[in-house]
Amino acid sequence: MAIAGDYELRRFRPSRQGEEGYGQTREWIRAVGAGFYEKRRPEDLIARTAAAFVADGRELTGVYQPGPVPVGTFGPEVPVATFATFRKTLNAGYGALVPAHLVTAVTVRTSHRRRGILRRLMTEDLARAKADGAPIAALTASEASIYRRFGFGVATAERRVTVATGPRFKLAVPTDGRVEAADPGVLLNLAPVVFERAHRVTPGSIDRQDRYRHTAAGLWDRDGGGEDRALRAALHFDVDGVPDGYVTYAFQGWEHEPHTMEVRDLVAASPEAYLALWDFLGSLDLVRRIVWSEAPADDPLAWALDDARALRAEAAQDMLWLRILDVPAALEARRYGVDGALVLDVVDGLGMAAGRYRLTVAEGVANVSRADGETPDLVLDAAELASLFVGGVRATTLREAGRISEENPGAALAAERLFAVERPAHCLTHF
Ligand SMILES: CC(=O)SCCNC(=O)CCNC(=O)[C@H](O)C(C)(C)COP(=O)(O)OP(=O)(O)OC[C@H]1O[C@@H](n2cnc3c(N)ncnc32)[C@H](O)[C@@H]1OP(=O)(O)O
Repeated sequence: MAIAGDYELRRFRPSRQGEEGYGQTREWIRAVGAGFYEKRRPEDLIARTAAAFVADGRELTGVYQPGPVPVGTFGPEVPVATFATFRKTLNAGYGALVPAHLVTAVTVRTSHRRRGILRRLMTEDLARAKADGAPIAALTASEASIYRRFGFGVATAERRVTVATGPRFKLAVPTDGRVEAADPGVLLNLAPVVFERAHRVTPGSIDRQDRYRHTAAGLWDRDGGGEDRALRAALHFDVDGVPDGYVTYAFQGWEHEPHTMEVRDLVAASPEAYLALWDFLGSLDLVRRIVWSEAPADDPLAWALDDARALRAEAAQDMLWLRILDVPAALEARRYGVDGALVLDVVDGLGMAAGRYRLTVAEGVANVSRADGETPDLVLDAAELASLFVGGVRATTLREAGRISEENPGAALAAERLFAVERPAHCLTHF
């Protein structure tokens, strides 16, 4: 298929090393690494990455130069652009797991940028996903300025926290269960089990791709180079002795003052497990500071600490971006804590979600119908509807930001109540 600038677009399933098609997969993986300025991956890591892509059920798209290329540059077998998708569930509140179409590995080679390749890839892909019945698409972005034009809105945020430990660290509340240090290797099989429990009770959570269990187990370091020998782990066991949380962490070295431990991953299936794991981190000897880049924007730790100023946080940043592909399917797939009704006028530059809809919630279950002749309560872009979807952003905040237009006084507050979820929304899956 020709694409802007006379390129050829190929969609394919990844192959494992030794299987037919592996060469194409290998070049595609190398192109993604180049697009994100990663270190060149050794062959064995490319093979493991390919195997993880197969496990995820990914579909890969490459954009290729069809004709001869200048001598000495990458050959025509190396894609100038990459794009991948796979399906996972999104926790949309009150335990409702909604199938989500995940977009990832979007790169366009520098010398081929700003010719419309991304626009073509994204608009075609979203249309295919909608035709295939996916109610919602999701991504995590390298820059916050790219994806709103395609109808994506920020649904959850994360922030980097620095927590003073030693004598300043004291929880004002008791914890329960038990935390024990463990070999990270156990997480190769245990991390997905614990994550699944956490995923089911955390609005905004996206189920994880295969790579996560390898990094949790210390088998892939962050550069993807090999074993992560700095990694340590601890497990939380609930009162029945069942593991329901884990943390992986790495010491930053004696030369860093104050001595700092970096949390790499912290997954907890209950608020008790979350605080108990923090209590464990706070009690590590010889350490005066814990840092974590993926902490929830709305963090119970800040409220559980005796000295709340022991926690310092940077400004929250966008984390999960969602894109409503089918308004009735998406809104009916989630669950609601209160009943109510709203007429929403959805504006969508790509047309997919555009229209006027009546959302009626009874006993927590939504019914959505077209409301073409009715007066809307709220006028909003598809991106803002996506932002409201897992309750991670308040509708009144979006109204005050000028992003939602309230046609009926009080409608933004009504929407905020309707879309509220049972726990703070947070996504721990970067993809
Ligand atoms: C989900 C993920 O994988 S996030 C990772 C995204 N990838 C990266 O950050 C890697 C480095 N960057 C790149 O590879 C490329 O610059 C991309 C993929 C971001 C953009 O690809 P391009 O083919 O140049 O984009 P394209 O020409 O289709 O532009 C589409 C629109 O997005 C805009 N745009 C593209 N990149 C950016 C950007 N970084 N910031 C703001 N706007 C952007 C363009 O101006 C254009 O706007 P318009 O259609 O409204 O006029």
